[in-house]
Amino acid sequence: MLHEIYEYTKDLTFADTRSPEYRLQGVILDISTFRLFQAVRSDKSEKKTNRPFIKNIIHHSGEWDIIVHDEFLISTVELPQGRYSTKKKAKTDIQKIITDIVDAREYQKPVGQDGMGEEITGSKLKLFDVMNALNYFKHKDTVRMVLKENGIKEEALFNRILMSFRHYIRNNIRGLPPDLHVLLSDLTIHQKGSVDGLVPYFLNHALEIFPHLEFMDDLKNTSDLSKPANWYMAARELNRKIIFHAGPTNSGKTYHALQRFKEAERALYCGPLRMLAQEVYKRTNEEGIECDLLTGEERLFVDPDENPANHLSCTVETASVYAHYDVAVIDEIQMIRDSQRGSAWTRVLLGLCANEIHVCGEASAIPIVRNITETTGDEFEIKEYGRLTKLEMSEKPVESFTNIQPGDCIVTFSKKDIYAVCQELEKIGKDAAVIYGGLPPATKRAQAEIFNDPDHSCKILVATDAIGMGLNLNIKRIVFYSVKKIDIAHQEDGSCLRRMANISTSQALQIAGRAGRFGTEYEDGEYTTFHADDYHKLKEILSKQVEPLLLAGLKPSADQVETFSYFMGNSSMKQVLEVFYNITTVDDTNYFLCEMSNFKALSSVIEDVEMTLRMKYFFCSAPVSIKDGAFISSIFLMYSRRCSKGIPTTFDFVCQRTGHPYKYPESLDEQMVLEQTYDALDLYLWLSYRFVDMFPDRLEVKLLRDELEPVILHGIRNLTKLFTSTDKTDKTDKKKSRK
Ligand SMILES: Nc1ncnc2c1ncn2[C@@H]1O[C@H](COP(=O)(O)OP(=O)(O)OP(=O)(O)O)[C@@H](O)[C@H]1O
Ligand SMILES: [Mg+2]
Repeated sequence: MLHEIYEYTKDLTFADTRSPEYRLQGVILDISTFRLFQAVRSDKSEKKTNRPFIKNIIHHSGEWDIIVHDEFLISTVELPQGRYSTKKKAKTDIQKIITDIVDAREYQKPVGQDGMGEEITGSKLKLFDVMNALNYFKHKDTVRMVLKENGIKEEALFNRILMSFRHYIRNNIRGLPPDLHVLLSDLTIHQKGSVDGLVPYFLNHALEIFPHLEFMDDLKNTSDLSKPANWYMAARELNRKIIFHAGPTNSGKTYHALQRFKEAERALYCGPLRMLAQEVYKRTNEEGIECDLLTGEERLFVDPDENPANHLSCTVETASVYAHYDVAVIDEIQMIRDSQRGSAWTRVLLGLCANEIHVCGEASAIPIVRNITETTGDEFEIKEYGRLTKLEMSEKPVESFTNIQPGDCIVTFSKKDIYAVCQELEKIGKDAAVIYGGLPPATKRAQAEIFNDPDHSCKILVATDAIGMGLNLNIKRIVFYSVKKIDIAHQEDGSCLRRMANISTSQALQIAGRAGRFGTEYEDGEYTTFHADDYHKLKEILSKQVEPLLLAGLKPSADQVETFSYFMGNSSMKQVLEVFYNITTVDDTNYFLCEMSNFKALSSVIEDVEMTLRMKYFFCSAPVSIKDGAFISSIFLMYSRRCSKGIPTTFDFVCQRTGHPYKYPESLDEQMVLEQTYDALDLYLWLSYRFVDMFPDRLEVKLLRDELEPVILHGIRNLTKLFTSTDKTDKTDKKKSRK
């Protein structure tokens, strides 16, 4: 297997982030540890360096992650799904896994027995002899046999318990319980009895320090995720019909599903993004059909008394699996394979109580949806669509910003590139609208409207792949500024996982498909690359077939984690999840376990906050990403601390902590903080629906958020100025530090 990984990793290219002008070529020197790489600089100096790149290689859900030292970026290798599953090993070794992960509890010595044993027997124990007896105990076959029968099978586990047992006896030689004192004095002073008599004491000690040993079967049963279809009994009682609307981008999949949504008496739309849920909400109401909106942060009712309308547009995560609908739409179903959010699509696919479920997405997701419907017994039908408008690759790459034309959307995969592109465009007097993931939905919408407005002078869009799903924009041509995507994830151990990989065929198709949308100004779309050397790479990426999706994401529910944690004794959320993930049983012909890396990172932030595990689970499910910055992490911690102590977080407190009144940003850093402030206000709203008393000022905070949106938009419209002022400050700082 090592050789296979070697084959996939040997040609990776790395970038030294401290000096990005250099490219480094990595060569694995020692494939048994993967720790040593040789890097050759491909700049003019051609110097060699032997700095080790790799901290660790871990694998999960059938893929390998290569964790590098912080200063490097690295490509991720996508090995074929499911080939390197760890599950088999985990299943056979539950006890070892738990014991490796869980810390032993401190043994609580029974009180008030000091000296009683000596009084009864009239003799003092000699430490040396007692330790010898324990050595004999350690090596005696019958002892080991009885312990195995009692569940202590693992050598490592036995040794850890023995170490603690010895430690306890050594430190309490004068104060052991009388019966144990009698037994040890018989063994060591009177040379009678057998060390086998120590077994019950040893077992008691084991259960004290590893309480989970008593519940091995329960742990195994509660971590069993092998039949997720059975979690949703209400849905199983219905005769559901699943209609899969399959086709390329811009083929009218969502349009047709929404036709049924609108016709139905009671209907639900589940979208992948807040923006899309809002768009459906808006359009449905505009057509005279009353429709409510539900997202994690927002609940809008058409009825002023908040009686629910018959139509609801929501984000996938917020959809109810209890309410009954005639028709439900699940959009962008290919997201079911997403390593972080996939489980949300699996949940609605398995659990929605609707007679007719319209599933829209790439044809590549047909196999997994079909397979899942076989396990649920639902009826399954496919409707296929062709693209409504023409979409072609341009004959050549763009190469120069002067060749950028009205209707172009330049797609980058990093904010850094967004700034760089905007600056270049400004130099030649071209105004651009900007959209990236971290922006508030309203800001994204405002930017999209500016770009879509035929009367506005801004005719160019610079965006990250945040525009990749479902949006209808007036794009004539998509220009890929790069075909590699950098992804930075923070691991629970605090290390940084940096990945740089070619975008997948599916991603490239989704993005390219934004050009030439039906019903927009430019019906015939084009796509190309900016850089000449990416042109053929993109061609190659798009020439590949999208691999069929065979696995759907799965995640344990709060109930499952809570029950599981009960059997784990006083373990931390991190340990509970780690053990759960290692011993869980999943039907790996249809499912994989989602990563929950953000969840775990959030749980590390609030590890020391005292709250019930269920509360922690809820907090950690919050849609905030702490990789976005320290400010949002500290707010997250502050909200959770106050909530755990029962202190309400008020509007005034939020104003004070978020620096209200908000000022227009003067640098990129200030812009970033404003974006994180927006996330902090969003988080407040999200929490306010669950902990009403602890976050009581929802309406006021919502107004605060509305106030912040134009401030962020102002920053975005002046991005180049911010970039220039940040650049100047950096240079002045550098000059000062040189002096
Ligand atoms: N039959 C139709 N009549 C009128 N408008 C249509 C029709 N089909 C699609 N459209 C419009 O064309 C645009 C693209 O359709 P839609 O969003 O449904 O495509 P899609 O296949 O879901 O694309 P994506 O994969 O990007 O989500 C939308 O603005 C939609 O309203
Ligand atoms: Mg769609």
